[in-house]
Amino acid sequence: MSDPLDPWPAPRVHEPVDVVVTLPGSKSLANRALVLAAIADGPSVVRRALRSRDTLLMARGLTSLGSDVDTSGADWRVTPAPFTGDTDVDCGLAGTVMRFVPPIAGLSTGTVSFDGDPHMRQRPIGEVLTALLALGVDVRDEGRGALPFSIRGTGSVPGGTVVIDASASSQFVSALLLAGARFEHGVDVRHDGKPVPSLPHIDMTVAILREHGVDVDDSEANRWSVAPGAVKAVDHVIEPDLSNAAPFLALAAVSGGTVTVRDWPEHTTQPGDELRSILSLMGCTVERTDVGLQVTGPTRLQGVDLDLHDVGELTPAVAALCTLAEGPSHLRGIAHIRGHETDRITALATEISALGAGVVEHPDGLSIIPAPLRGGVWHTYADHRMAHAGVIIGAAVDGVLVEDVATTSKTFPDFADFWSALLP
Ligand SMILES: O=C(O)C1=C[C@@H](OP(=O)(O)O)[C@@H](O)[C@H](O)C1
Ligand SMILES: C=C(OP(=O)(O)O)C(=O)O
Repeated sequence: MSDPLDPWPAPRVHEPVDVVVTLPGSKSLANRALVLAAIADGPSVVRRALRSRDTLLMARGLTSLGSDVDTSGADWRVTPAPFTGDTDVDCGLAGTVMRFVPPIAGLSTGTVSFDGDPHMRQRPIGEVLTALLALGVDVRDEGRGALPFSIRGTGSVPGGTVVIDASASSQFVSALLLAGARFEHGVDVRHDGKPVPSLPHIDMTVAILREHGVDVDDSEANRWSVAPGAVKAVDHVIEPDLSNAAPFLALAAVSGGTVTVRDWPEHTTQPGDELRSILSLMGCTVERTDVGLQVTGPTRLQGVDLDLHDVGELTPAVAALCTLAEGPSHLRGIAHIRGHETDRITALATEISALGAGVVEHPDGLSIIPAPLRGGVWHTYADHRMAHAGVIIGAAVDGVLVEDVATTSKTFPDFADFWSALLP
């Protein structure tokens, strides 16, 4: 039976909001912490773990390899054990599961088969599979360089030096680095190709590896080298997801009100931290307070010209704000987001223009020319961040209906209820 609330009428905001929000944990930090916990030298705890589709898929994947991952409470206890036995891993639509789990599956003594949602078979992974073959892992992928594929583990991975083209996703590099210490010769990853996107996410990988006592050399551009050795068991407290803060801070921007995100970290590798400067450029007032990060919206939002290459996952929310701004905007450097949960450039261009704004789609970005907007169905293409973009526009425009808002469960539990409760 179809859900009578799909498409979901996005709540309108009629007056400036004034709210403080506590956001769930970061998907990127949680899934890195879980992978390292599973290959560590003892049990550990991932505190304030994010309970969402992507992290539960990761927990299930690691459990099926052989780890014990107890997800029953708010803090998840991981007890590593040798990876044995044949098993299947469901990647859903989680890039972190599809890219981070295969390299550690090489350490198994069984055959590990990977598949996921229909669109996951289109998302890029071939460079990781080719790299694993070169590092001594037996990979079977029907020659497509995509899901479905399987890894026939032998209990160890020789490792060594490998050259990849990581211009389609930083996760290719992160995946090899996360497993590398457990390879016999470690791993030395060199990138050859157009610039690697989302570099803060590689910095995040390097930082968490070092917290686990792993020796990583990232002193040279486009080269990362991980020495072989133990991965120390370390407890983590997961920071709030700063990329998922985007729709909430955007609510301050569109209503001219104030939103504070509690516990915004002082220092972080999360790319969402870049929202501080993006929102300032758009005319918001951004301050740190004792509580967290406080954003107050302007009377009029300004258009921006931004290269989002390093922070591509912020594009849908930023594009939504650009649609509501006073002047045109240009978002550049983001060809790689065509390989995200959907082709985000085409999806945004299609949905924004359907509501009446002018949009020019470029191979690596979008130009957005604001115009009076009308309501209509906002399609989300199974993409959580497309849903965020729809609710931001829907807060400012009558009659926006967000299709499949439940797709936000990829990284945020009960997003729609949480969002509705904030609007006065
Ligand atoms: O490593 C990670 O946790 C991520 C890296 C980035 O991927 P890309 O480099 O494919 O953009 C980012 O967009 C994604 O949301 C999360
Ligand atoms: C690109 C994203 O996710 P994934 O980890 O599935 O690549 C995202 O969350 O914006």
